[in-house]
Amino acid sequence: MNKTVFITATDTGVGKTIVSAALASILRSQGKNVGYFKPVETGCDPLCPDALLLSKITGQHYDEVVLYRFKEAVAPYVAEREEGKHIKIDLISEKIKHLQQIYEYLIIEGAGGVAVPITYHRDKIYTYLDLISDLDLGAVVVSRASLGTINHTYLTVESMKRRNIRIKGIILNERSESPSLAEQTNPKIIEKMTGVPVITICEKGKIPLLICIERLKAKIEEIFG
Ligand SMILES: Nc1ncnc2c1ncn2[C@@H]1O[C@H](COP(=O)(O)OP(=O)(O)OP(=O)(O)O)[C@@H](O)[C@H]1O
Ligand SMILES: C[C@H](N)[C@H](N)CCCCCC(=O)O
Ligand SMILES: [Mg+2]
Repeated sequence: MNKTVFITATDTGVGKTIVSAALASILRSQGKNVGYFKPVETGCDPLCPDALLLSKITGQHYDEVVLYRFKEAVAPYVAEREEGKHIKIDLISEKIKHLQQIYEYLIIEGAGGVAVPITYHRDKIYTYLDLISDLDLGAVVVSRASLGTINHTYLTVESMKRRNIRIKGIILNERSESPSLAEQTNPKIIEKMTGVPVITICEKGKIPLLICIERLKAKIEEIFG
């Protein structure tokens, strides 16, 4: 039985790739058969940084981990129009179903946040919310740990709940070494307001990230279950 998780975030640059890399490393170190997939990556000049990093971790071929690649660092829908290459949602779905058959664990990463437009599909602008909901995927939300995150996290979670998306939890990322008052109090307030558990808090920096990976080890089943 395949276990898939969709990694989304409150914004671009929040830490989806770092969290995907952490999960893939944990599963690889446990000898698990894990795959990663980024349906669309923009900002590939010429290579796609997320796909490159994750293909190195999982051992997958670069071509398998990213389906649509664009040079401009913009939303997929903007990139496809600029670069004249149409994104086919049916092909993304087929590819995901195929990867679910060959990997025991599958990590799928979005681009930016949930309302980012992917393409024009079936008479509307199709977003990551549509993709996660149509494929009935469970999701993890990566949020900033810092001031401003209550609003971003709440709005992200609300929009996912409206689509009946199963939210496995929230990961608060890049907390400061000496956490501010906001960083100290955000986790509890976010849990209270959203009703979604904070899976873990990752601090900023290389060594703190390794510690975060250690903590995530105990949460693998919660994330993929
Ligand atoms: N806890 C952390 N400590 C140090 N650096 C971090 C941490 N988390 C993320 N970063 C760095 O912040 C940057 C943005 O993170 P990341 O690439 O994971 O974001 P993303 O959500 O995947 O963005 P995108 O929407 O472009 O895919 C990267 O350079 C990453 O290495
Ligand atoms: C290029 C970048 N790293 C992301 N993958 C693309 C993020 C698009 C965000 C669009 C938006 O929310 O305004
Ligand atoms: Mg990324």
